[in-house]
Amino acid sequence: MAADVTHAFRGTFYHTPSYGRLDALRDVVVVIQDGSIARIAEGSEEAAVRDEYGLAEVRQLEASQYFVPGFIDTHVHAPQYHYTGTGTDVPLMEWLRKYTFPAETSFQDLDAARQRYSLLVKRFLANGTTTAMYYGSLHLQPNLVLVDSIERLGQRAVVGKVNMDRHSPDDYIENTSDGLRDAEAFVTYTLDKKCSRIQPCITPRFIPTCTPELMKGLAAIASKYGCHIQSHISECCGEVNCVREMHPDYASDAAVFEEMGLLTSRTVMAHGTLLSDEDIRHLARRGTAVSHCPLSNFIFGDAFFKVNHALSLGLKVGLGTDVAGGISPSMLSAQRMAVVNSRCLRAHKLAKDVITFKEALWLATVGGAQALDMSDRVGTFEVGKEFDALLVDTNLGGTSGPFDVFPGEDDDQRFEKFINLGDDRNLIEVYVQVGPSSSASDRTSRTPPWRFSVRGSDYAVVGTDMQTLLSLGYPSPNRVKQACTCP
Ligand SMILES: O=c1[nH]c(=O)c2nc[nH]c2[nH]1
Ligand SMILES: [Zn+2]
Repeated sequence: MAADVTHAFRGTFYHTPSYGRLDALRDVVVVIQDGSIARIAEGSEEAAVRDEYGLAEVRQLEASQYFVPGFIDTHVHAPQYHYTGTGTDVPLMEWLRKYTFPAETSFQDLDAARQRYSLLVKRFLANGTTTAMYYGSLHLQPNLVLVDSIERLGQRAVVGKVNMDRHSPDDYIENTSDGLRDAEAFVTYTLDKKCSRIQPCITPRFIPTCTPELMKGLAAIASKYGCHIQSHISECCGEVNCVREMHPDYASDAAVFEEMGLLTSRTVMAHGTLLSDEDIRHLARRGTAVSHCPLSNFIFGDAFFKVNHALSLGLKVGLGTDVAGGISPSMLSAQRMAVVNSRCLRAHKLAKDVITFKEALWLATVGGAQALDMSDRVGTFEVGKEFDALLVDTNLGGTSGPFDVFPGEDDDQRFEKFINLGDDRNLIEVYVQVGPSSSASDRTSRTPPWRFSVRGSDYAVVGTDMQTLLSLGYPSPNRVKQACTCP
Protein backbone atom coordinates (compact mmCIF):
# COMPACT_ATOMS: atom_id res chain seq x y z
CA MET A 1 0.00 0.00 0.00
CA ALA A 2 2.57 2.55 1.12
CA ALA A 3 4.71 2.06 -1.99
CA ASP A 4 1.86 3.33 -4.15
CA VAL A 5 1.42 6.62 -2.33
CA THR A 6 2.84 9.42 -4.39
CA HIS A 7 1.97 12.49 -2.33
CA ALA A 8 0.24 13.63 0.83
CA PHE A 9 -0.42 17.30 1.52
CA ARG A 10 -1.89 19.18 4.45
CA GLY A 11 -3.35 22.62 3.91
CA THR A 12 -6.18 24.43 2.12
CA PHE A 13 -7.83 23.20 -1.07
CA TYR A 14 -10.22 25.51 -2.96
CA HIS A 15 -12.73 24.23 -5.51
CA THR A 16 -16.21 24.96 -6.94
CA PRO A 17 -18.44 21.92 -6.47
CA SER A 18 -21.40 23.78 -7.97
CA TYR A 19 -21.89 26.88 -10.12
CA GLY A 20 -21.23 29.98 -8.03
CA ARG A 21 -20.17 28.09 -4.91
CA LEU A 22 -16.53 28.36 -3.82
CA ASP A 23 -15.60 25.88 -1.09
CA ALA A 24 -12.40 25.98 0.90
CA LEU A 25 -11.40 22.66 2.41
CA ARG A 26 -9.30 24.11 5.21
CA ASP A 27 -6.58 22.25 7.03
CA VAL A 28 -7.23 18.91 5.37
CA VAL A 29 -4.85 16.08 4.61
CA VAL A 30 -5.12 14.86 1.03
CA VAL A 31 -3.52 11.56 0.12
CA ILE A 32 -2.88 10.86 -3.56
CA GLN A 33 -2.34 7.30 -4.58
CA ASP A 34 -1.71 6.14 -8.15
CA GLY A 35 -2.58 9.62 -9.36
CA SER A 36 -5.99 9.73 -7.69
CA ILE A 37 -7.24 11.19 -4.45
CA ALA A 38 -7.43 8.29 -2.02
CA ARG A 39 -8.38 10.14 1.13
CA ILE A 40 -9.40 13.60 2.35
CA ALA A 41 -9.16 13.82 6.12
CA GLU A 42 -9.25 16.53 8.75
CA GLY A 43 -5.83 17.92 9.65
CA SER A 44 -6.33 16.63 13.19
CA GLU A 45 -6.35 13.10 11.75
CA GLU A 46 -2.87 13.43 10.26
CA ALA A 47 -1.20 10.94 12.56
CA ALA A 48 -3.86 8.30 11.89
CA VAL A 49 -3.64 8.91 8.13
CA ARG A 50 0.13 8.59 8.23
CA ASP A 51 -0.22 5.26 10.02
CA GLU A 52 -2.91 4.01 7.67
CA TYR A 53 -0.89 4.79 4.54
CA GLY A 54 2.54 4.15 6.03
CA LEU A 55 3.61 7.71 5.26
CA ALA A 56 6.92 9.01 6.55
CA GLU A 57 5.66 12.56 6.22
CA VAL A 58 2.79 14.72 5.09
CA ARG A 59 3.83 17.88 3.33
CA GLN A 60 2.51 20.94 5.14
CA LEU A 61 1.68 23.82 2.80
CA GLU A 62 2.89 27.25 3.79
CA ALA A 63 0.35 29.81 5.03
CA SER A 64 0.35 31.65 1.68
CA GLN A 65 -0.21 28.46 -0.33
CA TYR A 66 -3.24 26.43 -1.35
CA PHE A 67 -4.35 24.07 -4.09
CA VAL A 68 -6.91 24.77 -6.81
CA PRO A 69 -8.07 22.29 -9.49
CA GLY A 70 -6.12 22.41 -12.75
CA PHE A 71 -7.70 24.54 -15.46
CA ILE A 72 -9.46 22.93 -18.42
CA ASP A 73 -9.18 24.85 -21.69
CA THR A 74 -11.92 23.54 -23.99
CA HIS A 75 -10.74 25.26 -27.17
CA VAL A 76 -7.13 25.76 -28.33
CA HIS A 77 -5.66 25.74 -31.84
CA ALA A 78 -2.26 24.17 -31.22
CA PRO A 79 -0.64 25.18 -34.55
CA GLN A 80 -1.65 28.80 -34.01
CA TYR A 81 0.27 29.21 -30.77
CA HIS A 82 3.43 30.60 -32.35
CA TYR A 83 1.59 33.67 -33.69
CA THR A 84 -0.59 34.24 -30.63
CA GLY A 85 -0.66 37.91 -29.77
CA THR A 86 -0.30 39.06 -33.35
CA GLY A 87 -2.49 39.45 -36.43
CA THR A 88 -6.06 40.04 -35.33
CA ASP A 89 -6.56 43.05 -37.62
CA VAL A 90 -9.12 41.50 -39.99
CA PRO A 91 -12.45 39.66 -39.63
CA LEU A 92 -12.49 35.90 -39.10
CA MET A 93 -12.90 34.62 -42.66
CA GLU A 94 -10.09 36.89 -43.89
CA TRP A 95 -7.97 36.11 -40.83
CA LEU A 96 -8.12 32.40 -41.65
CA ARG A 97 -6.74 32.99 -45.15
CA LYS A 98 -4.24 35.67 -44.21
CA TYR A 99 -2.68 34.15 -41.07
CA THR A 100 -4.15 30.84 -40.01
CA PHE A 101 -3.96 28.58 -43.02
CA PRO A 102 -0.36 29.57 -43.90
CA ALA A 103 0.68 29.13 -40.27
CA GLU A 104 -0.92 25.70 -40.00
CA THR A 105 0.55 24.61 -43.36
CA SER A 106 4.04 25.28 -42.01
CA PHE A 107 3.66 22.39 -39.55
CA GLN A 108 4.54 19.97 -42.34
CA ASP A 109 8.08 20.79 -41.26
CA LEU A 110 8.12 18.20 -38.49
CA ASP A 111 11.20 19.63 -36.75
CA ALA A 112 9.42 22.95 -36.44
CA ALA A 113 6.31 21.11 -35.26
CA ARG A 114 8.29 19.26 -32.59
CA GLN A 115 9.88 22.43 -31.27
CA ARG A 116 6.73 24.56 -31.35
CA TYR A 117 4.48 21.92 -29.83
CA SER A 118 6.91 21.37 -27.01
CA LEU A 119 6.85 25.11 -26.25
CA LEU A 120 3.07 25.19 -26.55
CA VAL A 121 2.44 22.38 -24.08
CA LYS A 122 4.97 23.75 -21.60
CA ARG A 123 3.49 27.22 -21.82
CA PHE A 124 -0.04 25.96 -21.26
CA LEU A 125 1.03 23.79 -18.32
CA ALA A 126 2.95 26.72 -16.84
CA ASN A 127 -0.29 28.70 -17.03
CA GLY A 128 -2.13 25.99 -15.15
CA THR A 129 -3.90 24.31 -18.06
CA THR A 130 -3.74 20.69 -16.99
CA THR A 131 -6.28 19.65 -19.65
CA ALA A 132 -6.67 21.09 -23.14
CA MET A 133 -8.97 20.30 -26.02
CA TYR A 134 -6.68 20.87 -28.97
CA TYR A 135 -7.33 21.44 -32.63
CA GLY A 136 -4.31 20.20 -34.58
CA SER A 137 -3.73 20.92 -38.26
CA LEU A 138 -4.76 19.30 -41.54
CA HIS A 139 -1.80 17.02 -42.22
CA LEU A 140 -1.59 13.74 -40.34
CA GLN A 141 2.08 13.66 -39.31
CA PRO A 142 2.29 16.96 -37.38
CA ASN A 143 -0.74 15.86 -35.38
CA LEU A 144 1.10 12.72 -34.31
CA VAL A 145 3.95 14.97 -33.17
CA LEU A 146 1.43 16.96 -31.13
CA VAL A 147 0.11 13.82 -29.44
CA ASP A 148 3.68 12.64 -28.73
CA SER A 149 4.54 16.04 -27.20
CA ILE A 150 1.51 15.98 -24.93
CA GLU A 151 2.29 12.43 -23.85
CA ARG A 152 5.94 13.25 -23.14
CA LEU A 153 5.21 16.46 -21.23
CA GLY A 154 2.47 14.99 -19.10
CA GLN A 155 -0.59 17.06 -19.98
CA ARG A 156 -4.15 15.72 -20.20
CA ALA A 157 -5.74 16.40 -23.58
CA VAL A 158 -8.38 15.71 -26.16
CA VAL A 159 -6.73 16.19 -29.56
CA GLY A 160 -8.05 16.29 -33.10
CA LYS A 161 -6.69 16.22 -36.61
CA VAL A 162 -8.42 19.02 -38.54
CA ASN A 163 -10.49 18.02 -41.57
CA MET A 164 -11.36 20.37 -44.44
CA ASP A 165 -12.11 19.35 -48.02
CA ARG A 166 -13.49 22.51 -49.63
CA HIS A 167 -13.25 26.31 -49.62
CA SER A 168 -9.65 26.06 -48.51
CA PRO A 169 -6.32 27.07 -50.12
CA ASP A 170 -4.95 24.73 -52.79
CA ASP A 171 -2.02 23.80 -50.57
CA TYR A 172 -4.09 23.36 -47.42
CA ILE A 173 -6.92 21.04 -48.37
CA GLU A 174 -7.52 17.29 -48.55
CA ASN A 175 -9.83 15.21 -50.68
CA THR A 176 -12.68 13.59 -48.83
CA SER A 177 -11.46 10.02 -48.85
CA ASP A 178 -7.90 10.93 -47.80
CA GLY A 179 -9.32 13.09 -45.06
CA LEU A 180 -11.45 10.27 -43.69
CA ARG A 181 -8.56 7.80 -43.95
CA ASP A 182 -6.21 10.16 -42.08
CA ALA A 183 -8.81 11.02 -39.45
CA GLU A 184 -9.20 7.34 -38.66
CA ALA A 185 -5.42 6.80 -38.70
CA PHE A 186 -5.09 9.65 -36.20
CA VAL A 187 -7.72 8.15 -33.94
CA THR A 188 -6.13 4.70 -33.94
CA TYR A 189 -2.62 6.13 -33.42
CA THR A 190 -3.84 8.00 -30.35
CA LEU A 191 -5.90 5.12 -28.97
CA ASP A 192 -3.02 2.67 -29.52
CA LYS A 193 -0.93 4.67 -27.08
CA LYS A 194 -3.31 3.49 -24.36
CA CYS A 195 -2.52 6.66 -22.47
CA SER A 196 -5.50 7.43 -20.27
CA ARG A 197 -4.62 11.13 -20.32
CA ILE A 198 -4.95 11.54 -24.09
CA GLN A 199 -8.09 10.99 -26.14
CA PRO A 200 -8.61 11.52 -29.87
CA CYS A 201 -11.20 13.87 -31.28
CA ILE A 202 -12.97 14.16 -34.61
CA THR A 203 -12.48 17.71 -35.89
CA PRO A 204 -14.36 19.05 -38.92
CA ARG A 205 -12.90 22.58 -38.91
CA PHE A 206 -16.26 24.32 -39.44
CA ILE A 207 -19.15 23.93 -41.82
CA PRO A 208 -17.82 26.23 -44.59
CA THR A 209 -14.73 24.06 -45.19
CA CYS A 210 -16.41 20.64 -45.00
CA THR A 211 -18.59 18.81 -47.50
CA PRO A 212 -21.61 16.89 -46.20
CA GLU A 213 -19.89 13.69 -47.31
CA LEU A 214 -16.86 14.51 -45.15
CA MET A 215 -18.96 15.49 -42.14
CA LYS A 216 -21.09 12.33 -42.34
CA GLY A 217 -17.98 10.17 -42.73
CA LEU A 218 -16.38 11.84 -39.71
CA ALA A 219 -19.52 11.28 -37.65
CA ALA A 220 -19.33 7.60 -38.54
CA ILE A 221 -15.71 7.40 -37.33
CA ALA A 222 -16.65 9.18 -34.10
CA SER A 223 -19.44 6.69 -33.56
CA LYS A 224 -17.22 3.68 -34.39
CA TYR A 225 -14.58 4.66 -31.78
CA GLY A 226 -16.77 6.57 -29.30
CA CYS A 227 -14.66 9.67 -29.94
CA HIS A 228 -15.06 13.25 -28.88
CA ILE A 229 -16.03 15.72 -31.61
CA GLN A 230 -15.15 19.41 -31.86
CA SER A 231 -16.02 22.15 -34.31
CA HIS A 232 -17.11 25.81 -34.46
CA ILE A 233 -20.76 26.84 -34.40
CA SER A 234 -22.58 30.11 -35.08
CA GLU A 235 -19.43 32.06 -34.35
CA CYS A 236 -19.80 35.33 -36.29
CA CYS A 237 -21.83 36.95 -39.06
CA GLY A 238 -19.33 36.10 -41.82
CA GLU A 239 -19.40 32.41 -40.96
CA VAL A 240 -23.15 32.22 -40.36
CA ASN A 241 -23.94 34.00 -43.65
CA CYS A 242 -21.62 31.69 -45.51
CA VAL A 243 -23.36 28.61 -44.08
CA ARG A 244 -26.83 30.01 -44.87
CA GLU A 245 -25.76 30.40 -48.51
CA MET A 246 -24.20 26.95 -48.70
CA HIS A 247 -27.04 25.17 -46.90
CA PRO A 248 -30.23 27.14 -47.66
CA ASP A 249 -32.40 24.22 -46.60
CA TYR A 250 -31.21 24.37 -43.01
CA ALA A 251 -32.25 27.05 -40.56
CA SER A 252 -28.99 27.20 -38.62
CA ASP A 253 -25.53 25.75 -38.09
CA ALA A 254 -27.04 23.52 -35.42
CA ALA A 255 -29.48 22.09 -37.96
CA VAL A 256 -26.63 21.30 -40.37
CA PHE A 257 -24.55 19.60 -37.67
CA GLU A 258 -27.61 17.65 -36.55
CA GLU A 259 -28.21 16.36 -40.07
CA MET A 260 -24.54 15.31 -40.33
CA GLY A 261 -24.73 13.33 -37.06
CA LEU A 262 -22.15 15.49 -35.31
CA LEU A 263 -24.13 16.56 -32.23
CA THR A 264 -23.38 14.03 -29.50
CA SER A 265 -22.82 14.07 -25.76
CA ARG A 266 -19.08 14.14 -26.49
CA THR A 267 -19.24 17.11 -28.86
CA VAL A 268 -17.83 20.54 -27.97
CA MET A 269 -18.76 23.43 -30.22
CA ALA A 270 -16.72 26.63 -29.95
CA HIS A 271 -18.25 30.12 -29.67
CA GLY A 272 -22.01 29.83 -30.27
CA THR A 273 -22.49 33.59 -29.95
CA LEU A 274 -25.23 33.57 -32.61
CA LEU A 275 -27.09 30.46 -31.45
CA SER A 276 -30.84 30.91 -31.06
CA ASP A 277 -32.62 29.63 -27.96
CA GLU A 278 -34.05 26.87 -30.10
CA ASP A 279 -30.52 25.86 -31.18
CA ILE A 280 -29.30 25.94 -27.57
CA ARG A 281 -32.17 23.75 -26.41
CA HIS A 282 -31.39 21.32 -29.22
CA LEU A 283 -27.69 21.15 -28.32
CA ALA A 284 -28.67 20.65 -24.68
CA ARG A 285 -30.96 17.75 -25.62
CA ARG A 286 -28.08 16.12 -27.48
CA GLY A 287 -25.72 16.66 -24.50
CA THR A 288 -23.48 18.80 -26.71
CA ALA A 289 -21.41 21.49 -24.99
CA VAL A 290 -20.33 24.98 -26.01
CA SER A 291 -16.83 26.26 -25.38
CA HIS A 292 -17.27 29.88 -24.36
CA CYS A 293 -14.29 31.82 -25.74
CA PRO A 294 -14.91 35.39 -24.53
CA LEU A 295 -11.65 36.93 -25.66
CA SER A 296 -11.83 35.74 -29.26
CA ASN A 297 -15.56 36.52 -29.29
CA PHE A 298 -14.65 40.13 -28.51
CA ILE A 299 -12.28 40.06 -31.48
CA PHE A 300 -14.27 38.06 -34.04
CA GLY A 301 -17.64 37.27 -32.53
CA ASP A 302 -20.17 39.98 -33.49
CA ALA A 303 -22.18 39.10 -30.37
CA PHE A 304 -21.77 38.15 -26.71
CA PHE A 305 -22.36 34.60 -25.54
CA LYS A 306 -24.89 34.59 -22.67
CA VAL A 307 -23.45 32.06 -20.26
CA ASN A 308 -26.12 32.20 -17.58
CA HIS A 309 -28.90 32.09 -20.12
CA ALA A 310 -27.34 29.10 -21.91
CA LEU A 311 -26.85 27.27 -18.60
CA SER A 312 -30.47 28.00 -17.68
CA LEU A 313 -31.54 26.27 -20.92
CA GLY A 314 -29.60 23.18 -19.85
CA LEU A 315 -26.52 23.64 -22.05
CA LYS A 316 -23.13 22.35 -20.89
CA VAL A 317 -20.62 25.23 -21.00
CA GLY A 318 -16.83 25.18 -20.66
CA LEU A 319 -14.32 27.96 -21.11
CA GLY A 320 -11.71 28.31 -23.87
CA THR A 321 -8.80 30.58 -24.71
CA ASP A 322 -9.23 29.94 -28.46
CA VAL A 323 -5.57 30.60 -29.09
CA ALA A 324 -4.77 32.30 -31.48
CA GLY A 325 -8.10 34.03 -32.17
CA GLY A 326 -7.87 34.64 -28.42
CA ILE A 327 -4.63 36.44 -27.81
CA SER A 328 -3.76 34.91 -24.42
CA PRO A 329 -2.97 31.29 -23.54
CA SER A 330 -3.95 31.94 -19.92
CA MET A 331 -7.13 30.46 -18.48
CA LEU A 332 -6.92 33.04 -15.70
CA SER A 333 -7.27 35.64 -18.43
CA ALA A 334 -10.18 33.66 -19.94
CA GLN A 335 -11.94 33.67 -16.55
CA ARG A 336 -11.59 37.44 -16.26
CA MET A 337 -12.82 37.85 -19.82
CA ALA A 338 -15.88 35.72 -19.00
CA VAL A 339 -16.68 38.12 -16.16
CA VAL A 340 -16.15 41.17 -18.41
CA ASN A 341 -18.27 39.55 -21.13
CA SER A 342 -21.16 39.21 -18.70
CA ARG A 343 -20.75 42.84 -17.65
CA CYS A 344 -20.89 43.94 -21.29
CA LEU A 345 -24.16 42.04 -21.61
CA ARG A 346 -25.58 43.87 -18.63
CA ALA A 347 -24.28 47.23 -19.82
CA HIS A 348 -26.02 46.63 -23.16
CA LYS A 349 -29.18 45.48 -21.31
CA LEU A 350 -28.95 42.11 -23.03
CA ALA A 351 -28.83 40.12 -19.80
CA LYS A 352 -29.36 40.88 -16.15
CA ASP A 353 -27.00 38.54 -14.38
CA VAL A 354 -23.31 39.15 -14.28
CA ILE A 355 -21.04 36.24 -13.49
CA THR A 356 -18.59 36.37 -10.60
CA PHE A 357 -15.04 35.10 -10.34
CA LYS A 358 -16.46 32.01 -8.60
CA GLU A 359 -18.66 31.19 -11.56
CA ALA A 360 -15.79 31.85 -13.95
CA LEU A 361 -13.63 29.41 -11.97
CA TRP A 362 -16.40 26.82 -12.15
CA LEU A 363 -16.49 27.23 -15.96
CA ALA A 364 -12.70 26.81 -16.09
CA THR A 365 -12.78 23.60 -14.03
CA VAL A 366 -16.09 21.76 -13.55
CA GLY A 367 -17.76 23.22 -16.66
CA GLY A 368 -14.80 22.13 -18.78
CA ALA A 369 -14.78 18.68 -17.20
CA GLN A 370 -18.48 18.26 -18.01
CA ALA A 371 -17.96 19.47 -21.58
CA LEU A 372 -15.18 16.92 -22.07
CA ASP A 373 -17.12 14.11 -20.40
CA MET A 374 -14.49 13.91 -17.64
CA SER A 375 -16.37 15.20 -14.64
CA ASP A 376 -16.00 11.86 -12.89
CA ARG A 377 -12.21 12.22 -13.20
CA VAL A 378 -11.24 15.88 -12.76
CA GLY A 379 -12.55 19.36 -11.90
CA THR A 380 -12.90 19.16 -8.10
CA PHE A 381 -11.11 17.63 -5.14
CA GLU A 382 -13.05 14.50 -4.24
CA VAL A 383 -12.03 11.00 -3.30
CA GLY A 384 -11.65 8.90 -6.45
CA LYS A 385 -10.88 11.85 -8.72
CA GLU A 386 -7.52 12.18 -10.39
CA PHE A 387 -5.18 14.75 -8.91
CA ASP A 388 -4.95 17.54 -11.50
CA ALA A 389 -4.05 20.48 -9.35
CA LEU A 390 -2.21 23.78 -9.13
CA LEU A 391 -0.22 24.76 -6.09
CA VAL A 392 -0.75 28.50 -5.74
CA ASP A 393 1.45 30.79 -3.70
CA THR A 394 0.00 34.26 -3.18
CA ASN A 395 3.02 35.67 -1.42
CA LEU A 396 6.07 35.40 -3.64
CA GLY A 397 7.88 38.20 -1.85
CA GLY A 398 8.70 41.75 -2.89
CA THR A 399 7.71 42.58 -6.43
CA SER A 400 8.45 39.12 -7.80
CA GLY A 401 4.73 38.27 -7.84
CA PRO A 402 1.99 39.97 -9.85
CA PHE A 403 0.21 41.48 -6.81
CA ASP A 404 0.75 42.45 -3.21
CA VAL A 405 -0.82 40.96 -0.13
CA PHE A 406 -1.44 42.95 3.02
CA PRO A 407 -1.72 42.17 6.71
CA GLY A 408 -5.31 41.55 7.72
CA GLU A 409 -6.35 39.99 4.41
CA ASP A 410 -7.84 36.56 4.90
CA ASP A 411 -7.28 33.49 2.72
CA ASP A 412 -10.45 34.08 0.73
CA GLN A 413 -9.44 37.62 -0.19
CA ARG A 414 -6.04 36.38 -1.28
CA PHE A 415 -7.72 33.71 -3.34
CA GLU A 416 -9.90 36.30 -5.07
CA LYS A 417 -6.81 38.40 -5.73
CA PHE A 418 -5.14 35.40 -7.34
CA ILE A 419 -8.06 34.82 -9.72
CA ASN A 420 -8.30 38.51 -10.59
CA LEU A 421 -4.64 39.54 -10.56
CA GLY A 422 -2.55 36.38 -10.54
CA ASP A 423 -0.53 34.77 -13.29
CA ASP A 424 1.79 31.85 -13.92
CA ARG A 425 4.28 33.17 -11.35
CA ASN A 426 1.79 32.21 -8.64
CA LEU A 427 1.56 28.63 -9.92
CA ILE A 428 4.55 27.15 -8.20
CA GLU A 429 3.74 23.52 -9.03
CA VAL A 430 1.46 21.91 -11.60
CA TYR A 431 0.16 18.37 -11.13
CA VAL A 432 -1.48 16.16 -13.73
CA GLN A 433 -2.78 12.77 -12.62
CA VAL A 434 0.31 11.95 -10.61
CA GLY A 435 2.41 15.09 -10.85
CA PRO A 436 4.33 17.09 -10.83
CA SER A 437 3.76 17.07 -14.56
CA SER A 438 6.92 16.70 -16.54
CA SER A 439 6.50 20.31 -17.56
CA ALA A 440 6.59 21.45 -13.98
CA SER A 441 9.56 19.21 -13.39
CA ASP A 442 11.18 20.65 -16.50
CA ARG A 443 11.76 23.68 -14.36
CA THR A 444 14.95 24.05 -12.44
CA SER A 445 14.58 22.01 -9.32
CA ARG A 446 14.68 23.85 -6.02
CA THR A 447 14.25 21.23 -3.38
CA PRO A 448 13.91 17.72 -4.74
CA PRO A 449 11.89 15.65 -4.95
CA TRP A 450 8.69 17.67 -5.39
CA ARG A 451 9.36 21.38 -5.27
CA PHE A 452 10.01 23.01 -8.59
CA SER A 453 10.46 26.66 -9.25
CA VAL A 454 8.34 28.16 -11.95
CA ARG A 455 10.66 31.11 -12.21
CA GLY A 456 13.65 31.09 -14.50
CA SER A 457 13.26 30.21 -18.14
CA ASP A 458 12.99 26.64 -19.25
CA TYR A 459 11.96 27.67 -22.71
CA ALA A 460 15.46 28.22 -23.96
CA VAL A 461 16.49 24.64 -23.36
CA VAL A 462 14.75 22.95 -26.28
CA GLY A 463 17.42 21.09 -28.18
CA THR A 464 19.89 21.12 -25.30
CA ASP A 465 21.60 17.79 -24.80
CA MET A 466 20.34 15.46 -22.08
CA GLN A 467 23.48 15.72 -19.96
CA THR A 468 23.05 19.48 -19.67
CA LEU A 469 19.36 19.06 -18.85
CA LEU A 470 20.17 16.57 -16.11
CA SER A 471 22.85 18.82 -14.66
CA LEU A 472 20.21 21.58 -14.43
CA GLY A 473 17.95 19.27 -12.42
CA TYR A 474 15.69 18.39 -15.34
CA PRO A 475 13.99 15.01 -15.25
CA SER A 476 15.62 12.00 -16.75
CA PRO A 477 13.52 10.21 -19.37
CA ASN A 478 12.76 7.57 -16.77
CA ARG A 479 11.39 10.08 -14.35
CA VAL A 480 9.16 11.55 -17.02
CA LYS A 481 7.80 8.09 -17.64
CA GLN A 482 7.11 7.54 -13.97
CA ALA A 483 5.15 10.75 -13.85
CA CYS A 484 2.48 9.08 -15.96
CA THR A 485 0.46 6.02 -14.96
CA CYS A 486 -0.14 5.10 -18.60
CA PRO A 487 1.54 1.89 -19.74
O1 LIG B 1 -11.46 31.40 -33.91
C1 LIG B 1 -11.40 30.60 -34.87
N1 LIG B 1 -10.21 30.03 -35.21
C2 LIG B 1 -10.08 29.15 -36.24
O2 LIG B 1 -9.00 28.65 -36.52
C3 LIG B 1 -11.26 28.86 -36.95
N2 LIG B 1 -11.52 28.06 -38.01
C4 LIG B 1 -12.81 28.17 -38.27
N3 LIG B 1 -13.41 29.02 -37.42
C5 LIG B 1 -12.46 29.47 -36.60
N4 LIG B 1 -12.52 30.33 -35.57
ZN1 LIG C 1 -11.44 28.01 -32.85
